[in-house]
Amino acid sequence: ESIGVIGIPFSKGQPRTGTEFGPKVLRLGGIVNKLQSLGCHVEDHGDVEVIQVENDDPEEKAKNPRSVGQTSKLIADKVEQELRSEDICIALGGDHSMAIGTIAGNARVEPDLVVLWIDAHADINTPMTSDSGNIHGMPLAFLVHELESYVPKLSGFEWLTPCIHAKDIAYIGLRDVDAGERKIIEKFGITAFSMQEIDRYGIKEVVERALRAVDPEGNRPIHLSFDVDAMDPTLTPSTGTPVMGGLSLRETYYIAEEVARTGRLCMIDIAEVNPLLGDEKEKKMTVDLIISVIQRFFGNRRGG
Ligand SMILES: N[C@](CCCC[B-](O)(O)O)(CCN1CCCCC1)C(=O)O
Ligand SMILES: [Mn+2]
Ligand SMILES: [Mn+2]
Ligand SMILES: [Mn+2]
Repeated sequence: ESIGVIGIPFSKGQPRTGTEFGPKVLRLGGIVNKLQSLGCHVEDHGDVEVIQVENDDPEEKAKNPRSVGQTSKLIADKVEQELRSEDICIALGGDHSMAIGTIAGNARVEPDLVVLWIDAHADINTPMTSDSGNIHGMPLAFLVHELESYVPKLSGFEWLTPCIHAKDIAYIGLRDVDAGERKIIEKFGITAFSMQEIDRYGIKEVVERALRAVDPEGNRPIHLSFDVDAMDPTLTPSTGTPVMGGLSLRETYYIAEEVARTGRLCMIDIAEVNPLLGDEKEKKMTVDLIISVIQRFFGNRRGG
């Protein structure tokens, strides 16, 4: 299959400088040629233009709404364009607000897509339920039909309409979910496998149940949004909101290999890499392990 890589050097969905350098360090880590060496046809389509609006005052407590909203529109347009020419797109972020644009853009091409959200966090706060006002903790709230009446139309978001249903989402890796998010997950019956379920059932069972829940017929395109903080912080320390007790390398490889096996993966987000956090060794480990995970989505199987 043909793979298109785009960079999203963006950080305004959260307060810590550094996620704007995520695309750069993943490219320097060799992501493109490591995928080409697997026999994939990979093309790097450069970076999305990011918008930094002056005096971007908070709205409904959400921070940098205009910068995030206007950048998300450019992301959606770029992803839509990519997916009309490539089989698969990998978006290198950037903070997780990037998923507003990547999912909106993907849904224009694949309206029947399902979302696997691999993350320590649920990222489904509304501006009102958020305790931080950081939009990287809200992306799914802007995308889900069932939440439309709960989410105010922020400046910069005029272009966006919800494009997925709550039942189209499955979480894997949760271990830091806010009270408001818990209520939303329960109210709308969103499929959610926390680290506790992974310990109880094992990763094989969790992946099977997650896929069966969102795509019982096994025929829907998969958008996989990977927050590197889903992995244990001993593996990916260079990220802004680390939470102990995360996915092992083997569990993460297993998720990638099983999703690859469906043959229905259409888009991957790689979110929340922050190379300014941690020392050189931690940065290198974070980047190298993420690249090794990405390779597992594209046929690099442990069994050869
Ligand atoms: N839920 C949080 C974290 C969001 C992380 C975004 B991700 O997954 O893209 O990295 C946490 C809010 N809050 C922080 C202080 C302690 C209680 C939880 C929020 O800010 O909304
Ligand atoms: Mn997270
Ligand atoms: Mn719909
Ligand atoms: Mn996230």
